[in-house]
Amino acid sequence: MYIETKALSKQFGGLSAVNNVDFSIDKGKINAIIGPNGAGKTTFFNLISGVHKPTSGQVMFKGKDISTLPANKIAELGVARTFQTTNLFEKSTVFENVVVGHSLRTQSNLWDAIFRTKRLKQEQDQSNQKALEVISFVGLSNIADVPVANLSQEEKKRVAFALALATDPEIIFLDEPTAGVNPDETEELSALIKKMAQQGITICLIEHKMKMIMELAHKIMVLNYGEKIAEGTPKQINQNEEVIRAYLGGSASA
Ligand SMILES: Nc1ncnc2c1ncn2[C@@H]1O[C@H](COP(=O)(O)OP(=O)(O)OP(=O)(O)O)[C@@H](O)[C@H]1O
Repeated sequence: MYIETKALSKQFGGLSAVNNVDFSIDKGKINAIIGPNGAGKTTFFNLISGVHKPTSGQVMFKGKDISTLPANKIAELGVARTFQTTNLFEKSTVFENVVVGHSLRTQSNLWDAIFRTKRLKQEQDQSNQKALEVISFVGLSNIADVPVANLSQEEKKRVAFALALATDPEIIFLDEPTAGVNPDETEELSALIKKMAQQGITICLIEHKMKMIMELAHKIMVLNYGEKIAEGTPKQINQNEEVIRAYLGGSASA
C-alpha cells in the first residue's frame, strides 16, 4: 500500500472536520477528493502533509506511520503540496521562484554560503538545472525571465506546479488546481496534470469541477460532513445514489 489513512479523524473543538476516514492513494495514479464546501477535503490534505496532527487514526506512507512527523520531514519523504499562487514572489521571475523549490533537496549551510564552498557551487548548479527542467516541463521556458506579477492566472498556476516539481516529489497534492481559470485553460492544466502522472508522479487533488474530475481521475473519494460516503472509479461515483443525493443535488452531470 502506498499512502493509506486508517480511521483518520480531526476535531476542531466540537466539530468533526474529518471523521474516521479510511482511504488509500494509488501510486502513479490520479486520485481525487470531492465533496461540498466544508466537507473536510482541505483538512484531509493537511493531515496527510503534516500541517495538522490527527486527533486519532493514522497516516501510513509505504507502510510507515507518518502521522506524527512534522511537515518538513514529510516533504523530505517526497510528499509535495502545491503552493497557492498568492505564495509566489510577484516581483521575482518565474526562474527565481522555482529555483527555491529545489533547495529542499540541498545540504549547503551558512558556512558554505559565507565561504562560497565547492559544495555550494555544485548545489546551486543542480538547483538551476532542475529549475530549467521543470519550467520546460510545465511549458513556461519562453517566459522564465518574466516577473510573476506579469503572468496570467493560468501561468501562475503552472509556476506553482513547477515549484512543487522542483522538490523532486513522488506525490503531489493539488488543492483546486484550476480554480479561477477559464474552461480552455482548465483543459490545458488537466493535460499537464496527466503528463505529471505519466512521469510516474502520484497525484492527489481536490476539485470542484465535476466534469474535469470525471475525465481525469482514476479514483475518487467523496467526503460529506467529514465522512467518506463513497470511493471508486468516476463511473461508480457517477452512479452512486448517496453521492447524487448529497453532492450532485440529484444531477450526476453537475
Ligand atoms: N483550523 C481550523 N479551525 C477550526 N475549524 C476549522 C479549521 N479548518 C477547517 N475547519 C472547519 O472544518 C470543516 C472542514 O473544513 P475544510 O476546509 O477541510 O473543508 P473543505 O471540504 O476543504 O471545504 P471547501 O471546499 O470550502 O474548501 C469546516 O467546517 C471548517 O470550518
